[in-house]
Amino acid sequence: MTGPLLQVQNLNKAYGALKVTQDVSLDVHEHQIHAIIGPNGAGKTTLIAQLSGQLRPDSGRVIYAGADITGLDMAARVGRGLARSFQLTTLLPGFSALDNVALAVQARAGSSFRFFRPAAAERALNDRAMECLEDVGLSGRADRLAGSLSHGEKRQLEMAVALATEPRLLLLDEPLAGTGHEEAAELVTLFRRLKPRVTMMLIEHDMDAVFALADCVSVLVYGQIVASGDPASVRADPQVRAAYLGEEETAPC
Ligand SMILES: Nc1ncnc2c1ncn2[C@@H]1O[C@H](COP(=O)(O)OP(=O)(O)OP(=O)(O)O)[C@@H](O)[C@H]1O
Repeated sequence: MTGPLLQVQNLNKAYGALKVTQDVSLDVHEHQIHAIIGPNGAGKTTLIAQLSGQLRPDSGRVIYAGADITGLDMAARVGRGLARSFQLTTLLPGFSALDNVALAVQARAGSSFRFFRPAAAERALNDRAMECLEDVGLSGRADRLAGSLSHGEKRQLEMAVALATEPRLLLLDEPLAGTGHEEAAELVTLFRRLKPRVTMMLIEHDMDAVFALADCVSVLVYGQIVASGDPASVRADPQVRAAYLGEEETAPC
């Protein structure tokens, strides 16, 4: 495939009179990290929800891997490799880290493990889950209850759960929220390491992380893309500085 992995075309969504997505068009290219930034309430989460299939747009199209997926629900999109990272609340705190990932492996695999005897199926599931934990640097915590992990480790576990769905494009909504400096740096390293395998679209308020990670940055203000391009050009855009980055010193969000 030579074109963009994801093409968002003229997307619109309103809640009554409030237009939260206004004629949004953007492309996400394979093996890149595309960040969406913008002030609180700009419509970033609503946009991601429309891309994941959680929310239907009022109009416009979502083209993924060359196919129009606008009408597909979330499960069908996950089946095609377009997944939204799970929120902390979807981790099962009373289950081990390994079990949390194994459940996602099983959900992704559907009936593919039916040819195994039960014990072998469980081993195959756990082996695949362990690979995902290794991918995110959490294999040493496999037996720990998810609820007992640190905040940063829970974020890593979310990523392992997301990876278990074998995504080609991962939608990440504020993955660094609530993390400390060191945890954030570890997650930034993890995203950079995963980039050759998984394309990512990232909503993030941590501007250091955004400008360290992103190949492309789109700026959303009142539901509209006001700038899109490489980080240096977006950072230098006067409209962006006025609408968003300039606010940072006085009103971080
Ligand atoms: N279900 C809903 N019904 C009505 N209004 C909504 C609904 N969901 C979101 N909104 C409004 O839509 C606007 C965009 O919200 P959204 O959460 O997408 O913004 P955001 O850019 O992700 O904000 P933040 O950075 O604070 O997370 C906000 O004004 C919000 O109050």
